[in-house]
Amino acid sequence: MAAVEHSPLFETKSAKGRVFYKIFSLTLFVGICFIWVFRVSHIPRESEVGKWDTPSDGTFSSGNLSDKDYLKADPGIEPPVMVINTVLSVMAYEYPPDKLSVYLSDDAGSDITFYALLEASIFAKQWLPFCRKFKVDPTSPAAYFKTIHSSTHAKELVTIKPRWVEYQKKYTQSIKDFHSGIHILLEETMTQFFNAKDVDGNVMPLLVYLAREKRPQVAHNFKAGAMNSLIRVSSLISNGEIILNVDCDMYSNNSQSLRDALCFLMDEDKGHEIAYVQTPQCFENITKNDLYGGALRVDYEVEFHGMDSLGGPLYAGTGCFHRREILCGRKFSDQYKKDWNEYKNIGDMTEVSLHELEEQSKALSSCTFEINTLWGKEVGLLYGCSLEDVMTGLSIKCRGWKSVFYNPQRRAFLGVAPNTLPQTLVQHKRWSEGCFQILLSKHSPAWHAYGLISPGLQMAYCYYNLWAFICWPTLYYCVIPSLYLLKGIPLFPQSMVHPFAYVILGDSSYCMMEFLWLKGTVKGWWNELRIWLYKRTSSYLFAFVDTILKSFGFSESTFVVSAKVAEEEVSQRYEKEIMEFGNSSPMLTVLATLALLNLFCLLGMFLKQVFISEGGLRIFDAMALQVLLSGVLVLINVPVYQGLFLRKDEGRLPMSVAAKSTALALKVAMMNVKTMEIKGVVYDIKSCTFSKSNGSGSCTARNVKENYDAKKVVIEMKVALSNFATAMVIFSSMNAVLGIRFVIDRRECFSHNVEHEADRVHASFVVIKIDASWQYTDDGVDLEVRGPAGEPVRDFLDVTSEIFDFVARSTGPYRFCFNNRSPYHETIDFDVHSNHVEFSDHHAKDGEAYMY
Ligand SMILES: O=c1ccn([C@@H]2O[C@H](COP(=O)(O)OP(=O)(O)O[C@H]3O[C@H](CO)[C@@H](O)[C@H](O)[C@H]3O)[C@@H](O)[C@H]2O)c(=O)[nH]1
Ligand SMILES: [Mn+2]
Repeated sequence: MAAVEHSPLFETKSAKGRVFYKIFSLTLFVGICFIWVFRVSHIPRESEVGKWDTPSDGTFSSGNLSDKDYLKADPGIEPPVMVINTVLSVMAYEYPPDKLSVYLSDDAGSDITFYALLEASIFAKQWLPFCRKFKVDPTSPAAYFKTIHSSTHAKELVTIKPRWVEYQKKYTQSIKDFHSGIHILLEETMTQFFNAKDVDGNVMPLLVYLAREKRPQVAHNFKAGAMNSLIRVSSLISNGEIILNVDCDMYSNNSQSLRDALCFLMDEDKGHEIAYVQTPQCFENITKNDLYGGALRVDYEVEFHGMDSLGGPLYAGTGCFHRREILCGRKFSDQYKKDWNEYKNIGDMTEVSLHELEEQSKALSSCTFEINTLWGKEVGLLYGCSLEDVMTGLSIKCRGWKSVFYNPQRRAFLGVAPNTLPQTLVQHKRWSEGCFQILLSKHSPAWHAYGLISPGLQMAYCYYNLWAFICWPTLYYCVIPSLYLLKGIPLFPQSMVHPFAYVILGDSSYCMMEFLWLKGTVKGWWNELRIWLYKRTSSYLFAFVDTILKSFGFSESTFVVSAKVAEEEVSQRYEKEIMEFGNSSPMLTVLATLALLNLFCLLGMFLKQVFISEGGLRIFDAMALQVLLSGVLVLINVPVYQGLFLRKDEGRLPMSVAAKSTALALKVAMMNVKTMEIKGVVYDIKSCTFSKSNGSGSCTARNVKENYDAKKVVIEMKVALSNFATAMVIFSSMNAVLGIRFVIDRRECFSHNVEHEADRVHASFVVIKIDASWQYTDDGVDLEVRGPAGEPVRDFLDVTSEIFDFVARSTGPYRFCFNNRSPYHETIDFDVHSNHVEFSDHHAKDGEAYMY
């Protein structure tokens, strides 16, 4: 190998089209800045301003070294046969078997997994030679037999396949009692285990089963705890330099990938800087149009490559090759060079009494071993975060190391992605919660990592860390524009149509193109857009709230293990790409409520336009973007409406969710009408104080034209902060819309200054009879609206509420005078504001001008 050692073992190439990326992201950024100017207090929906450099990596030749594979399993939801496939697939790597050890961690231990592994070790004696002989790939028996024709290697297949089928049948049974302790296997007679041979007489990789001790009172730290137990136990037994960690729901799909990964770590020039090599997480059960966006296409095909050029990708928890020492806390030093010839020869250890080894290993894997040690704090995978992998990877980077993303043509590993909506949402909740915890932790990429990793990488980490936070802007855009649409208030100022449209349309068409480049389908993109929305409005929202609760000590960390088995019917629906709801989790209620709210607002707006408004469908002129946004939201939610009202199968949304969400959505939509009435701009209000903390303020109003006595009007805005929708309405109102409530005796006038010709003026009022419930009146008021020259614009007689708008034919103050006919004082909520419309044409009609 001497000649190979001094030539590079891998090269890094720059991606094509980076100039395009940069220009495009720059223009988007400028667009966003425009929006910011108007929406200072809101974070835009898409803070992603672009992609980074996108290099791609390729290896040249293979290394050769002692190393080992780790797997973990949880009995119950993770069926033994799946685990065994993982084990067998990595045992069959094209690699010297005497330098390979495979460890399986089983939380608390289960008899069935143990015996499944024991028998699998016997099956392996035939399977490994078979794989070697026919260069089998994938080396997971289940995956291989699924793809193979019975005519291929017919002779050998006749003996090996039925054994596998029988094995599979036996272990697809129910789980029995627990079993704990550590067992080192590979031979029925365990004493011979170090020298286990396959049917051809070749040495086999060492196989170790670790039942991790779990006690109710002792924190077992979920997957990070399992990994740390494995690190300790393996250091005692084989102590390989490289640790590969694979989740039990994945299998090796590329028997070369181990050698390739070593190329990065063994490279003479750069290898010593690299702490880990991450492969993408790919899945075998993704349907054609990827209903739940599980393929994580853009993440792995674009974003991770980009991070590669900034110091390396995240540690994604599976399919990752680590250096043992670095995982155990070693700091970076330039001098770090590894003597790759120095490794523990497992064969040498046969003299060690097996019993002794078992006893020592038991101590290392006991749940009390870590008490008062640095495990989980500085050594091994870090504890206390539901995304132990990302956090650990970040801390490695902060210690000065780099990482590499390796994305081979033939997928290195294939796994199982969640195949129902609730599972997808739960997984994303765990991820976004973990990401947010990292942001708030002492490893925060926002501040702790400053100076330790490159600013670009800091930004890249923050992009993930802020996932949970993104729920707020997303919820804002899902709720407020639709509510305002129902009310008839344009939210996107007309002058803003261009930057808004550019950012929204530019970003979504870019995302679609990117998705298609990555071999996705248009329907797949649409599905991903839906999941994008659902994650942000449910998983991220719950993650945000939970993280805050946890940081105040109100709730405990959990790790909800993703389910890996699905009922037959559920799988069938998944194949047909029918969305699976199937339970009544609060997350689904939130999704259904938002879906219905959008539907009600859009329908309400249409009905109002068609039947109530005199202007017909002219709302589309002023509120095109809002109508579009609501329309897209309604279209995207079609599967939810079907799940709520049309489907009969088990995967539909339960009745309870339908009832709750309908009631909630109706309430918010109705409440909107009332709260909106309270707010709105009264432009001639000269001085206003507005307290953001309690939502109340006072304004002094003066009628410009008629020099009325300055009149104090107190705005009472009772903000039900507990009510999300109200709170959001208030937030959104702060910069643009203020309302006025006043008490009228006989006559009260207000004026509103119109600055541009052809501006559309929106006004509404409602007569409220607060504190007067004992004195029944249903008297209305009269309202006369006059233009700047005193010309009549509108007249209403004896009405209790009204919403109307008109196009101003000239600039100047418009007057709104209320006359009270009843003998009592009346309380009136009134709002008026105008929108500037460009390129409009007007036709006079009854004192009112219409556009177009
Ligand atoms: O208490 C636990 C919890 C989990 N696991 C194992 O951890 C792995 C990952 O769990 P899974 O439920 O499959 O989670 P996913 O959401 O699929 O995992 C993704 O997200 C995790 C972090 O949240 C990463 O660690 C994983 O590598 C990544 O695949 C599985 O092999 C489990 O057996 C344990 O051993 N003990
Ligand atoms: Mn998983």
